[in-house]
Amino acid sequence: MQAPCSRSVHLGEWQKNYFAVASGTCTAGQKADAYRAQILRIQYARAASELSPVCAARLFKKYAEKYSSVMDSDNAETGLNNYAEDILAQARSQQSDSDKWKSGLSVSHVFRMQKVQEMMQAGRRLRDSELAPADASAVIHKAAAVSDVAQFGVCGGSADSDPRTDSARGTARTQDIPESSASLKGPQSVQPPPVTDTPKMSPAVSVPFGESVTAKSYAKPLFASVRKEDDSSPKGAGGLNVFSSDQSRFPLACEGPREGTSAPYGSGTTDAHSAPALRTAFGKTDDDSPREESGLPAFRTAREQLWAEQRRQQRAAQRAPGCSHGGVKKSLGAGRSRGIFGKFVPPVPKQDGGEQSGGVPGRPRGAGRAEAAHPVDERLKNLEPKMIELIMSEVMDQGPPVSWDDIAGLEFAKATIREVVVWPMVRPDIFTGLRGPPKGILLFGPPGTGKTLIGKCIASQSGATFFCISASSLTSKWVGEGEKMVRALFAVARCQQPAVIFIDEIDSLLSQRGDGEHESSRRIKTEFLVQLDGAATSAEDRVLVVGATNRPQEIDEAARRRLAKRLYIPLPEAPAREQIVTSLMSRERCQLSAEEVQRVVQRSQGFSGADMTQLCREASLGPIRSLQAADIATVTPDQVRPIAYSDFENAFRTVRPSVSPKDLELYEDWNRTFGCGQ
Ligand SMILES: Nc1ncnc2c1ncn2[C@@H]1O[C@H](COP(=O)(O)OP(=O)(O)OP(=O)(O)O)[C@@H](O)[C@H]1O
Ligand SMILES: [Mg+2]
Repeated sequence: MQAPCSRSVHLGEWQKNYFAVASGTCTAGQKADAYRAQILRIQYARAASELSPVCAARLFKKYAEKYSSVMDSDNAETGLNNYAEDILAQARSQQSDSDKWKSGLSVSHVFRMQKVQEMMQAGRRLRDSELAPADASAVIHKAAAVSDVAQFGVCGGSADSDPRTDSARGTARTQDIPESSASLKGPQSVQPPPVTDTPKMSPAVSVPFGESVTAKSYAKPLFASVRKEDDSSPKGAGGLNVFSSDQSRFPLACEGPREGTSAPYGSGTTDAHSAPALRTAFGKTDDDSPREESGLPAFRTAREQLWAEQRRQQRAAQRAPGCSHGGVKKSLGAGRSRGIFGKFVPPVPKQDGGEQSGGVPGRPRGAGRAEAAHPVDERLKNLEPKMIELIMSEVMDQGPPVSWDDIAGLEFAKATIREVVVWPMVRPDIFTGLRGPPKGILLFGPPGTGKTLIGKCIASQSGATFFCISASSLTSKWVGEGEKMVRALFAVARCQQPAVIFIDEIDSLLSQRGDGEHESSRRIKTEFLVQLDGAATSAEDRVLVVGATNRPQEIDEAARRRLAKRLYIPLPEAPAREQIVTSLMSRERCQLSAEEVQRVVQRSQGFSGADMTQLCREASLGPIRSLQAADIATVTPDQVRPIAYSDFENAFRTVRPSVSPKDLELYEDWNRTFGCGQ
């Protein structure tokens, strides 16, 4: 009886929220709150099994996008991705109880404040006394760059009239600039501050100036010689997040200062894009404002301060190339998704590409960097930055390269993997439709047979971005965060396509559902199945999941279905064992004859690859053991005798196969039932 009741309560709230948002009377802050509440409800409903995972994932995606669109929009009316506006928007959103409530933060109040008056006067005084002609462009630059501030009439010390009357007055300002520039009118105009004392006004002003407010403002001739200028100005159309490997140079790219106008960047309104144009027009070629450097105590708005701060950090970052962190976060709200790009660490793919190790030439290892220079995928917006950093630092593969030849035997598995992993990554245009690769592969077999080794080999050879995670670390290391981690993992992988997610010990992640199952592992499993199912993955996404397990029987049937290609990785046959022994012994001083190697191979029937490695290790210790204890301290390496067959005989006494025939039977049974082998 209770379930329908709680459901109806949810429904009521849901509907209320829906109508509130749809009514069009909501402020951006209220909308964000409403969407956040919807997202929470979806999660609760999913946890309470009131919604199917697929449906919940769809709804989640939908509302997360809506939420992000409010949080990330720099439109002062509909978004919250602005600074001072943000505060006002948030303050306004608090007045839902009473529409008559007015925020104390009004423009006139601010200017009446004694401190503000004093600072403005100080700024004016200093400007009058210290402003050298050469600084004029800097003033222009600064004022233009913070043209939003003009709304409040505080203009970096350049305001020489009452800011309240001067604010955002294009007409008053254009009187002070040349005819050509004054042709800019209305919202399209960039309004430079008063520059009557500017001694030399470049005649070239008119051309770039006129263009500076249009999309052409990025035309090469205009900016070619002043690249640095751009660096200090915000970029990124629509205020959306720009994820750049060189992000530190664009600290405001994702959260750049937003203008008082509601129009987005690039729309031609007075915005920070016009700042470079202005600076160029006035002949300024240095991105550092001399004022800022000289430490003039001019009044600075929070935004100016932030901008200056970020430029300082950006310079520091350029000085220290190792530092990969981007600019400062500007977000005001806690846990806002948009903050992540301020902290995002561009993934640095492995330097040793597959080609070097004889692999298939796939996507160059450095491709991630190039991708990173493009605007970041929307799909990362809702993830916690910490998670993304974790994935980048801990989950992305960093290991040494492994080639196919390093894996002894397993010819069928290797051929299949090449077919379903490597080639589709290299030639996605051929592997389409029915030939499309499976989304999931399961490598199963006895312990120590090379499943993890295959994973490493895929990492080196496929040319894909490789994410390697152990399922047990998902369930233990990120307790309570596991499902978020799974979601983040898949989202990052989708942004780094083609990608392979290798999950070792996948059984502990996807074990059969049971009564005693812990809630958190159930959530991880559900999230994983949702991701695997492609609810959040489009058909074109080239993200492959490779799971490895030595307990395939424990895998949940739903998961089993999703890991469509199930490959048995058996114990090594005689030729494979021979290859392991020969390969390991070739790196040591060894005097085994071919015949003795064959004898070792015969005696090691039933050994796994790991057992063979252990056997060789043990045998290699034989020559050392034959030395007197006293000699060990003094003997030189070439005085140690070579490994002989007798050492293997001794080793066989202590190293035994780790897989019992009974266990082997279970694997073979499972392979016959569910495997995709021959
Ligand atoms: N086919 C093989 N060729 C060469 N070496 C192998 C092979 N199989 C196993 N080995 C050796 O055994 C070690 C362990 O192998 P690996 O970790 O891949 O086993 P696994 O199948 O993942 O085992 P588990 O199921 O216990 O995780 C490898 O580092 C390698 O030295
Ligand atoms: Mg393993």
